[in-house]
Amino acid sequence: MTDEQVSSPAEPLRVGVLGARGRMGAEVCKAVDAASDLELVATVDQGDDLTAVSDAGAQVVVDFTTPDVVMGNLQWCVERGIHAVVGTTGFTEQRLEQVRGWLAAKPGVGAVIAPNFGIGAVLMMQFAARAARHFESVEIIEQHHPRKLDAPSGTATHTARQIARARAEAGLGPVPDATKDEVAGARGADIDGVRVHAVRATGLVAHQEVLFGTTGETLTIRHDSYDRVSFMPGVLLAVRAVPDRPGLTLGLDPLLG
Ligand SMILES: NC(=O)C1=CN([C@@H]2O[C@H](COP(=O)(O)OP(=O)(O)OC[C@H]3O[C@@H](n4cnc5c(N)ncnc54)[C@H](O)[C@@H]3O)[C@@H](O)[C@H]2O)C=CC1
Ligand SMILES: O=C(O)C1=N[C@H](C(=O)O)C[C@H](O)C1
Repeated sequence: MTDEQVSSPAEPLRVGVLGARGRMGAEVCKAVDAASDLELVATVDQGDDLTAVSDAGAQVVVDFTTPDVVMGNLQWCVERGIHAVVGTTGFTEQRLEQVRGWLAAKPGVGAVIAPNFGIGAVLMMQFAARAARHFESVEIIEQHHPRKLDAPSGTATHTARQIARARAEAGLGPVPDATKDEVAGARGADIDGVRVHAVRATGLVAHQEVLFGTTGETLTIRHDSYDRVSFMPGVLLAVRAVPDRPGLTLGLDPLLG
């Protein structure tokens, strides 16, 4: 074997981006373009033909679109043997079951679906789940830019479910709350017994606070994404990992080690 053969780099992984003209999609295109081990081969947005992805031989697709189109996109990719990295929100347990079904019919194909690709946000959710068993009270306050289509955020929903599971495992009862809503919504949404408040304001990007309380003390765990570049290390991590992870990977946690 010659020196040239030893040092020749592997072929770049071919990546397609769905929602490419959106806030996140545009950032993903830049990040993929800048990575020497990845090649941006297809960019698709509303009105474009998805076949651009298969025609270009994309091996991995990244989807940052909307909750109403993401399932169709994902099914289309999986059926064609294209791995998927999905940041789009709206994944209920029922939707995840559907995705597991598509993947089971296509062994070897992988999908990573994560409510938040920010490393700090993933840690915030882990820390919150860890703290949950020690506090009788908990509320989540998520804050986003006003062009966000959904509320509460996928991150807040995921955090609430994780906290609820940790509380149940620890044998904690309902969060104490004697308040009667004088105005509907005043106490926020109830997700598995955890109150979630959604704030929308110009100037914000993506922020979340988890407020815990017990006798004589509170604990606040907060994460802030000030710029969408904050999501890119997590997205690229998932893009590189997904070809070796057949089936469904939920959240970034298993990839972080
Ligand atoms: N998991 C994570 O870390 C993050 C997730 N998100 C989620 O990602 C999604 C997108 O967020 P943004 O980029 O802020 O929204 P956006 O509205 O800026 O972008 C969505 C894009 O999808 C396009 N689109 C709509 N239908 C399409 C279709 N059928 N095929 C291809 N493209 C289509 C739209 O034209 C738009 O350009 C949301 O669900 C948001 O909550 C956002 C930030 C981080
Ligand atoms: O729409 C957004 O901006 C974001 N969406 C995701 C969510 O709903 O949790 C992730 C992050 O909060 C930004």
